[in-house]
Amino acid sequence: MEDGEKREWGAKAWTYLSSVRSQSPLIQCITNFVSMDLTANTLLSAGASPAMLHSPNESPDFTPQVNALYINVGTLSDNWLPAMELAAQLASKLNKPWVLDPVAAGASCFRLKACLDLISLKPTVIRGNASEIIALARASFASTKGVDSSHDSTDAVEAAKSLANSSGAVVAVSGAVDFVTDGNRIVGARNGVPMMQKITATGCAVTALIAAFVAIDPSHAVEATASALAVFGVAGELGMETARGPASLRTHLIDSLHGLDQTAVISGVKITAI
Ligand SMILES: Nc1ncnc2c1ncn2[C@@H]1O[C@H](COP(=O)(O)OP(=O)(O)OP(=O)(O)O)[C@@H](O)[C@H]1O
Ligand SMILES: Cc1ncsc1CCO
Ligand SMILES: [Mg+2]
Repeated sequence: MEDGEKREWGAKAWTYLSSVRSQSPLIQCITNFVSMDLTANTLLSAGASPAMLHSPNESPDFTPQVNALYINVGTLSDNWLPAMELAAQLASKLNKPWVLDPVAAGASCFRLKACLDLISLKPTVIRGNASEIIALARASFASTKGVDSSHDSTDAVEAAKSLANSSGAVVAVSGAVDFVTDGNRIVGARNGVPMMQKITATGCAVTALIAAFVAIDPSHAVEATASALAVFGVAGELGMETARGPASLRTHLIDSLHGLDQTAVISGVKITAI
């Protein structure tokens, strides 16, 4: 990796994290029951302000106040879907960035259709694991193991480009390398540790972090998305230095994210153009 490029991305990522800390963007999260705690704590430790408000009765009042909206279909049920669609419609109408996590998109017809309907409401960013992005790009069931991926992120790069082109969203695929594309250029972030997959909802949490970074700079969603993924990965790497397993990594990751300083971010971020 070219040193100048790496440092430039590191400096960019630090600027985003510093701005999240100073501006504390308000993020409306309509997310699954499993992820609510980790997602809210991830946003707080990064300096953002999470609010888990999902009722369609309050989105007309609340969504106009937020800096970004995050929608995650992890524990989707019939009555939550209209709430998600209403909030997404409001965000799009108000020109506010909104970010989709299409959890287990290929696991059922109901879920796939719900995700495709949400994508028609123009998310700014879609972040999923490889199997989710492949299922969406093909608009069909793909081999997936529920919420876990049965593909490597490198297997989903072409699918991510195609989904970005068809949807107009920036698309991110997480994995050993996190790829981010607008359909034209691709950047890769090589941070994180494999044990992050052994903590439920780390993917959900990093998608919320993407929403916070995109709230700072909606017109540069590729840069903001790659930076959020790399910063979360650096926090995981630092957390792993003292963790004894997934449970302590979860705690140490949140502590590390809260404590990240300029040197750790600039020297730790490994983003590069592909
Ligand atoms: N092999 C790996 N090496 C390093 N980091 C990884 C690896 N696999 C995943 N990660 C990191 O773990 C986080 C979660 O990514 P993952 O692909 O597991 O999401 P996910 O499947 O959507 O998770 P969940 O549904 O549990 O929220 C991301 O920050 C990603 O970069
Ligand atoms: C385990 C699980 N099931 C539905 S959502 C979720 C959290 C990780 O995606
Ligand atoms: Mg996921």
